[in-house]
Amino acid sequence: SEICTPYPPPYPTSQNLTTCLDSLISSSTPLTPWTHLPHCIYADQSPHCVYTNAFHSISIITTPDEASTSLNLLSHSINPPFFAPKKIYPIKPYKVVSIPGKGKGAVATRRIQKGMAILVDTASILAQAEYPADVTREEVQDLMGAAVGRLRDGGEGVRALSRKGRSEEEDDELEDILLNNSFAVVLGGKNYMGLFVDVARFNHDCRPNAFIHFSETTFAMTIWAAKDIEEGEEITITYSAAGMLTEERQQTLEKVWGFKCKCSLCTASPSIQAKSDSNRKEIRHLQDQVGQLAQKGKYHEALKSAERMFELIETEGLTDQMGDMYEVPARLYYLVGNLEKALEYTLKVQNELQGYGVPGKFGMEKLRMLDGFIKKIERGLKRKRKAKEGRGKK
Ligand SMILES: C[S@@+](CC[C@H](N)C(=O)[O-])C[C@H]1O[C@@H](n2cnc3c(N)ncnc32)[C@H](O)[C@@H]1O
Repeated sequence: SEICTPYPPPYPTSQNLTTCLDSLISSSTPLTPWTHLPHCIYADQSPHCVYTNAFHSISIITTPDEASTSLNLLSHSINPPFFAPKKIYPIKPYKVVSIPGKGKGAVATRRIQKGMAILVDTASILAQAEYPADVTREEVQDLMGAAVGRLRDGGEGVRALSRKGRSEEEDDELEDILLNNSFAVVLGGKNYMGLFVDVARFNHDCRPNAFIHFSETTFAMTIWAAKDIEEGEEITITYSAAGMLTEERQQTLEKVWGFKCKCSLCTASPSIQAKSDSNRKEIRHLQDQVGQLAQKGKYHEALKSAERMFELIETEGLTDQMGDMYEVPARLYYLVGNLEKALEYTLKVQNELQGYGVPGKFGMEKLRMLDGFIKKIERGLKRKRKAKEGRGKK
């Protein structure tokens, strides 16, 4: 059968392997990193196939071109040295429990510090988000069935996830589960739907205390604490674009995800919602202002606006990939000669980037560039110290 029985950890014995995988593969096809023959449908001459690596328990639905180029990373990328967030607790810091009005959700089982990784979850399914017009819904469902069935547990983990629960006859069970639990990710410049079995238990909040980050290098989604989270508190992420205002956010969640949001902000009083909307409008305004002021050479004013923006971003729980955000003030502080602050912010950028694990080619280049900038600031600081000492002696 094409469906693998679960492998005993860490890896199957060769006996198990050959009974489980398509026999052809091991003999002739150069198929690394895939463990099964691709399962394909043919749209106009451009096939879409399921590629599975059963060892890593991941199935990817994509075109042969994509599988052979951008996804070829898989053979070496999921090995532990490649994804090593430094700031992760040795024991899972949350449990999944029932949350009134939201189904299940994740609750902290200890105090979680801001900046710590809560969870690193490698994708089970990555499915291209768009198909050519002549691909039927049944064909996509067929691909999804193969993708899920070839996972190491035969798809049990995926099938246990929550459903939207619309009418039984209308919906394909797997399609429903995938739509209700997948997150949009970008891989090789293309849009994919990513299903991460553990991440799928985290509910949405319009003012979340954690945020997600997907790594193209490891195919893993990491959940980071954006604030200190107390034991017993629900850990939440955001499903909607960060900057939206209350009404727009609620409509989008209902349209795209199909649920009425019952998060802390959506159930708060109108005055709290109005304050949040006004904060978010100000963030948008400040974002533009920082750029404009910096362009005009008004660095001190740009920095004042940037600091105010960070404050509001933190209040609204919109922290996301802080590393990127800190780059502008790092440069501005350098330009105004505040090297201590420039170093502090540059180290924050570096720390965030390193924390995500090896962040692909682009990230590596950025790390090298940051390294150069840090050395430059440190040389400047040394000169400053020497000059001060010189003045002291006189
Ligand atoms: C990715 S799942 C999250 C985990 C899910 N609650 C469970 O039981 O497994 C997404 C679904 O959770 C529910 N959900 C998530 N956030 C919610 C919120 N803020 N308000 C109400 N329901 C929510 C919705 O039913 C949504 O379709």
